[in-house]
Amino acid sequence: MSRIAYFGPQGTFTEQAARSLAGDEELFPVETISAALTSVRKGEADAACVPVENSVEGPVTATLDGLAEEAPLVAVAEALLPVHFTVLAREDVETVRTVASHPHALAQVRLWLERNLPEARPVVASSTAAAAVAVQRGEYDAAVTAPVAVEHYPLRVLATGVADVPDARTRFLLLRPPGRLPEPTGADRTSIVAAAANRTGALAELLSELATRGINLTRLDARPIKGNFGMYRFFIDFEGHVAEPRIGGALAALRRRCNNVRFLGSHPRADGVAATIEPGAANDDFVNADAWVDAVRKGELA
Ligand SMILES: O=C(O)C(=O)Cc1ccccc1
Repeated sequence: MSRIAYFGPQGTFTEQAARSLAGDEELFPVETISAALTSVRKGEADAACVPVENSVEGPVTATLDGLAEEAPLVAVAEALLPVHFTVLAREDVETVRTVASHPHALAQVRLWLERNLPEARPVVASSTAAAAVAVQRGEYDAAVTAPVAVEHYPLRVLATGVADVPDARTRFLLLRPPGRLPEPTGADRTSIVAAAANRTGALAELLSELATRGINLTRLDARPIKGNFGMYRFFIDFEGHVAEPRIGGALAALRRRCNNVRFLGSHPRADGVAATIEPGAANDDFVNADAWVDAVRKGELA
């Protein structure tokens, strides 16, 4: 049976996302995002489920860095979860002096904590569920967790539905070693990472290859290249699937300009939003235009 490693321990948002993406695969938790990616690279798991971005806090940097370095992995599916939190504690609210969670969770409940647990000191844990484990062990007083955590960790529920920003969402990826890609659906996302050269206009040139083909970006993040102060990698997500002529053409152009470009996958969007098609930038427009050039080359035009 195939196995999916997810960023755990049991009861994380990522477990929830992995369950929504899994078929009959067995799921198993690992302690860090990097361990989830490593378990696929080593063949201990067939796929990994990890968070990649959040509508309040932005990118999950451990995932981005982990995808840019070491053996390539490719995203084959994504899940989008609404994120609201449950606050769990060993004892009553009056006794809470420390509240632990994943940094993204703490950032999303900062106002709630100021208003409801003003005496409590926020403490960073590796995940929301790791914070619940630490509370059980008596290391901290309260944890900001995913709603499902309560099923795994028998703690007192201090609050549910906690979120400073009501419509917060986190996007998760299912990553596999390179192989057969998911079929295009018309509502797909393609991801790449590339290190633009350190010269005037280098990033603008990369982006212009997408813009001139009418390709709509959905995300752009810069991450430092470790050991190279001042140098950055750019993570670019855009609408469309590499199987489409316009996307294939854009990737070929990016590759021409930048030989370190890494393909990170083409897969259906969880929100089902169809690609924006600018006038003259539909796939048929690209196919017809290529056919016209072929005809010109063959002298077949009147
Ligand atoms: O710690 C978790 O539960 C995770 O899956 C990472 C995370 C943290 C905060 C919001 C969404 C995902």
